[in-house]
Amino acid sequence: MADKLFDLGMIGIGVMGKNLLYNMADHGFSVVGYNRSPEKTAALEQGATPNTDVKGVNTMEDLVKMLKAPRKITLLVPAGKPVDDVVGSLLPLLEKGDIIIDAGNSHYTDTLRRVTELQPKGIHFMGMGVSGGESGARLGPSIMPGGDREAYQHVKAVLEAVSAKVNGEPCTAYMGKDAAGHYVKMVHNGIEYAIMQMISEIYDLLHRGLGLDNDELHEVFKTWNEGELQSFLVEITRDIFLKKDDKTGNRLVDMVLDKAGAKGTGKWTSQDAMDLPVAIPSIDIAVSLRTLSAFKEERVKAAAIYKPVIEKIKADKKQFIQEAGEGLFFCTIIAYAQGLALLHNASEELKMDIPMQDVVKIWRGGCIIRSSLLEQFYQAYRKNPQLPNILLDDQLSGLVQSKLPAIRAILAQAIRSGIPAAGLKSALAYFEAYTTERMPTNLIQAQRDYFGAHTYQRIDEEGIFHSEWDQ
Ligand SMILES: NC(=O)C1=CN([C@@H]2O[C@H](COP(=O)(O)OP(=O)(O)OC[C@H]3O[C@@H](n4cnc5c(N)ncnc54)[C@H](OP(=O)(O)O)[C@@H]3O)[C@@H](O)[C@H]2O)C=CC1
Ligand SMILES: O=C(CO)[C@H](O)[C@H](O)COP(=O)(O)O
Repeated sequence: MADKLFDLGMIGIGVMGKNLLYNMADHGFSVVGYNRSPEKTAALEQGATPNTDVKGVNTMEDLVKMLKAPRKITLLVPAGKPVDDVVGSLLPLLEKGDIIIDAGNSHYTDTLRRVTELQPKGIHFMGMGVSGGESGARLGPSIMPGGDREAYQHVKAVLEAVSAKVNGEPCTAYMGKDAAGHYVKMVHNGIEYAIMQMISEIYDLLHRGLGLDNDELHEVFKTWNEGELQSFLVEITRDIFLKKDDKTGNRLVDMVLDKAGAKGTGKWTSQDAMDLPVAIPSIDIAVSLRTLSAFKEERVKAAAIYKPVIEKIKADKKQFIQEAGEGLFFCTIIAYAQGLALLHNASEELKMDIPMQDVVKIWRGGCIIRSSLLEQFYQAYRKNPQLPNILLDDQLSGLVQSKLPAIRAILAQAIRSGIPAAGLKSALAYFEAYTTERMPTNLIQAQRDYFGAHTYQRIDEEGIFHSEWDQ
């Protein structure tokens, strides 16, 4: 038995693990950390705030021995096999009642499997989403724990202490049963993909279309971040335009290759939405366009063949910037609407009991998709926790309606100029389809019945019908 017992354990001292560990220590918890490569563990104690209680160890055995029972061990290692490997190594060292918290971006089905495998062994396994990146983890992230209620009670106080705060309230809450924590984080990232795609397209319109340089773009995003568009992603975009490249003296953003990476959470959101099914076209298109961006060599060849001409936008500059801001605001609401509709439906289908008002409440601070809009969504779900889509909320509908002329105006310009804007277009198209009482899908049903006898329903009579369409 070790002399002194620590409150919490952390496995994986990378970007997120190290920062969350220091954050825990800053809030008065004693934390012991282990990483498979010992250099990180060796540097751990030195990097901690003076007089906080941090210890680095070189084996999982030592980590387990040094923890108070029930042991509370957070994992921040890459999703997939690394989580299974770490759990496999930990398991023989643990005792009944101990708690493993996977705080990485694991696929929710992996979390479900792990919960089921560990339950009979008496080990609590919780899936927990963490958002806020490096600085969020250090200073206060949004934390999305789910699963085992009993285990949650043991870690609730820690999570509330280390999370971001909005109006004095912690940006963490219990997200629901089973793998709900990881499901909510997955959808958070799907929304993140959509909004990032939309911002990049607005940048394209303002830069290639309207001809704004980086200083002007900085000013535009600065102004936007002081108004209704206030959000973490607009804020960091504002700053990106000013960053100089040490190597060339150019703005760094201009030196970055246009191939977007992706670790999987956006794709999983789309895959799961397709399976349910729930329509989230703006997230789908954002995933697809990151994929298309990686086909750089092919795109260069296509550009050489088709020689696309980008026509300069010949609108009043001030008015276009105003419309671009309002258009982005409209599309951002639609991105949230799609992601939240997915969460609402998935919660019912997978019986996760996700509290929607708590989801948007804890996204108000700390996370990558925090924005002033979240307060309005919170009020909408407080009025009706079962709201299937935020576009059905009275208050929000007025706001959305007021931005329609702007999004239409900028997309008309995008089409004239030859600027793709697929994410922005998808948001308008989703809105227009969602608010259409009679879609043209009657024709699709007629075609399906024509070629495959798939049957159809009628508008004037109950039942299932089939017709011989060619007679
Ligand atoms: N970075 C971010 O902004 C965010 C990341 N996440 C998620 O958090 C998790 C961790 O990400 P992040 O901290 O960025 O990643 P890092 O790569 O910075 O850190 C990962 C850590 O896991 C360790 N590790 C890797 N593979 C294994 C393995 N097979 N067995 C044991 N340890 C292993 C690494 O050790 P070693 O030093 O030996 O390689 C490293 O210390 C991921 O699931 C990620 O998706 C969630 C929110 C935000
Ligand atoms: O979870 C995160 C932010 O919320 C991570 O930063 C994640 O890696 C982002 O996804 P991707 O790498 O696919 O862009």
